[in-house]
Amino acid sequence: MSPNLMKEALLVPMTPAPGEAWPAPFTTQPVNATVALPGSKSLTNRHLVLAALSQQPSRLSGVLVSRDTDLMIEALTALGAQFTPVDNDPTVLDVTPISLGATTGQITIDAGLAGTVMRFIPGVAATTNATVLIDGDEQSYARPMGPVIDGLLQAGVHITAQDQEPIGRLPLTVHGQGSPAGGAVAIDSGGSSQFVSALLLVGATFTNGLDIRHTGEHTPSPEHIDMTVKVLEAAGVVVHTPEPNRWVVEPGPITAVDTAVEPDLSNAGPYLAAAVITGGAVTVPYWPLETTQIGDRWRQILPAFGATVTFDPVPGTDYGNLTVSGTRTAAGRPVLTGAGELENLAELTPTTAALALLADGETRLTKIGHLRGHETDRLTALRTEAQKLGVTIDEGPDYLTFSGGYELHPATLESYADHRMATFGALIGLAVDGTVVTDVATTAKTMPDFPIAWAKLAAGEGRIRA
Ligand SMILES: O=C(O)C1=C[C@@H](OP(=O)(O)O)[C@@H](O)[C@H](O)C1
Ligand SMILES: C=C(OP(=O)(O)O)C(=O)O
Repeated sequence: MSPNLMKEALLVPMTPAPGEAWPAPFTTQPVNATVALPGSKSLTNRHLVLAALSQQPSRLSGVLVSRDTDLMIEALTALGAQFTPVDNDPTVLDVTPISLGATTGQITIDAGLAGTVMRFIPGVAATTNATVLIDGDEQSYARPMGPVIDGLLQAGVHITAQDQEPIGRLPLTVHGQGSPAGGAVAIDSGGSSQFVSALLLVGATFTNGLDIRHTGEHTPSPEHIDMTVKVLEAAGVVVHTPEPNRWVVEPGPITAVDTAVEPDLSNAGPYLAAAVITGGAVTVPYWPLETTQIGDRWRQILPAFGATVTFDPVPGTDYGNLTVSGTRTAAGRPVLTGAGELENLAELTPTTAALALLADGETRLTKIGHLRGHETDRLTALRTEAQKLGVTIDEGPDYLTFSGGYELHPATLESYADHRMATFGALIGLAVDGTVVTDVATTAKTMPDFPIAWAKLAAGEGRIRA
């Protein structure tokens, strides 16, 4: 290799190995970039499930390639579906659906740490005639599963736990007996919207459909339930919502639809937040004009920290360019105000917490208690990592309060096998020189190229493929 090529090779950012400590890129310069995001995790995994349960083949494009979506593809393949990349492109898949009831035998499925896989797959397994063991990472055993199992039991599905344990966590075994009876089920979905989504997705394949009632007071991540209803309706499934917290899914065929998956607007968050933190500007292209993704809320959240958001629709399309610009003093110092109270931010919380730690004023994040059942207990994780940065934030049962105006010290920040805690660390590192993230490779859960894309952003590259 010539000396020049060798020098260039040394400058190409590498993805650290799992568990490898990562010195987070730091910059004093405003970032200015256009960042193209890969497909949405939540939409990809819903479309994969519906394509696998539908009656005809279909083609999905813009599919996210990541650990959570790979696990979903592997699970549905084990249950009898086929996914074939078109022209060797893993983001475009031809799907041959499961022949309902034809799958038999003993099957083992790895759900990893993916909420969508561990909650959505039991219902799909119930429609087969196979015995399906669903297991996951050790950390997945802490994530609540009870209401989705309970809902399926009420619908006539046979599910057992291992070793006489109470059924409420992974691992578990679904004893498929063809189409379950279905009917009326009542569950408390306060721990995760995915419990309702899981039942909604399979309801049409049950003999009597499903009449789902959420009995709890709080519905977390309601956008994700709306997303499920919308993708079902696009696949010809009839869903009635006769009253709040009740969804009636009529039995009937799921129609295959060729679908282009929207970019992941939740994962746009760290990049847009980087513009706010550095007083720069980041544009995300292909931002949908209309969407059920919770990440669309960045348009309200980031201005609460003092950013400006502009949206330029692309004529003749159903998308546009979303640009977030940070605010700077005349001397060029980035300015972040506190955001006041923001509620029900769900998966947007860790990124917003990074902004709150860097902001001048107070931010209160409320109605986020169920994040204790996410990849890790995110409330405790955020308080613990803030402590390492030298500040005390107030952690309540379902809220976090940041008084703002902190002086942060560099620290080694733990990732907790949580992609969003890793990106939280990267955001802090952009502003606090010397920050290290313990396991940035865990971002592969939904964004395998994050470490490289982030290094390019911090280095001032203008066009980035995230
Ligand atoms: O259905 C989905 O795709 C998701 C629902 C939400 O779960 P919760 O309701 O548990 O927050 C969200 O946080 C998660 O990242 C993805
Ligand atoms: C909670 C999340 O993921 P999961 O789909 O595993 O629940 C998340 O992505 O923030």
